[in-house]
Amino acid sequence: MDQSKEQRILNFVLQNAVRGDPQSVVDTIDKYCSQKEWAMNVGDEKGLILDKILEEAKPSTSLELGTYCGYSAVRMARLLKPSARLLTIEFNAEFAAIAKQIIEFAGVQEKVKILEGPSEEIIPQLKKKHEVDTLDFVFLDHWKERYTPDTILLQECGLLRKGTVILADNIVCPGAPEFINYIRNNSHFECTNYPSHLEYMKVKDAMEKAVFLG
Ligand SMILES: Nc1ncc2ncn(CCCCCNC(=O)c3cc(-c4ccc(F)cc4)cc(O)c3O)c2n1
Ligand SMILES: [Mg+2]
Repeated sequence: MDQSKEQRILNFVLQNAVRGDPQSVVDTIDKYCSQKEWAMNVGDEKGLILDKILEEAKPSTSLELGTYCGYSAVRMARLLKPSARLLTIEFNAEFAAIAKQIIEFAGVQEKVKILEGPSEEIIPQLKKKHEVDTLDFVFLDHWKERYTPDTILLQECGLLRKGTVILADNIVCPGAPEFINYIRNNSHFECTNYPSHLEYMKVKDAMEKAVFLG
């Protein structure tokens, strides 16, 4: 059975990145996906926006929806303080297995926990099963039609607190128009748009930051 693209990305990381060096893992994935095969990692350009917003937030507890190969999980974990934790939800078992190996190779496995399953099932389990109090930072990068229902679900589950930062990828491409309409017209959120480009392409994209006001 021939390999998947995600398996090829993993192999390229294992053969070219430096074990225990998250920056080298990030750079190696960006190199593969810009020169060999496109893949839906947040990438280097939007990754710098993610870095800046994450560093400003200094989160203790972060949640990512849509792990994929673990690129953004490694990217975020490399900036977290030692005691901080990142929970990342992925429902594709093959992707979760690839991400686990990439996260371990990068040496950030102590800070990152991969939760396998659909976000709508796992979010309601975060408090009791995963000992989460409230979230300081949320990165939305899963199904674009789930951005709004999952933001509402996070609120209903009491997982947002005054100042929680939500950052959403792909506002322009593939687009999340329903989420933008919802979040910008919701007085409980303060929104900021960050124009950028689709990972590894000249196509326009953007990220949206929404701070929960309580
Ligand atoms: N509910 C739930 N819970 C948990 C989950 N875990 C995974 N999923 C499903 C997520 C499936 C992947 C989501 N990501 C994207 O679709 C995506 C696409 C593009 C893109 C593609 C083609 C183009 F031509 C242009 C742009 C670029 C991006 O940066 C993207 O992030 C879940 N769902
Ligand atoms: Mg994305």
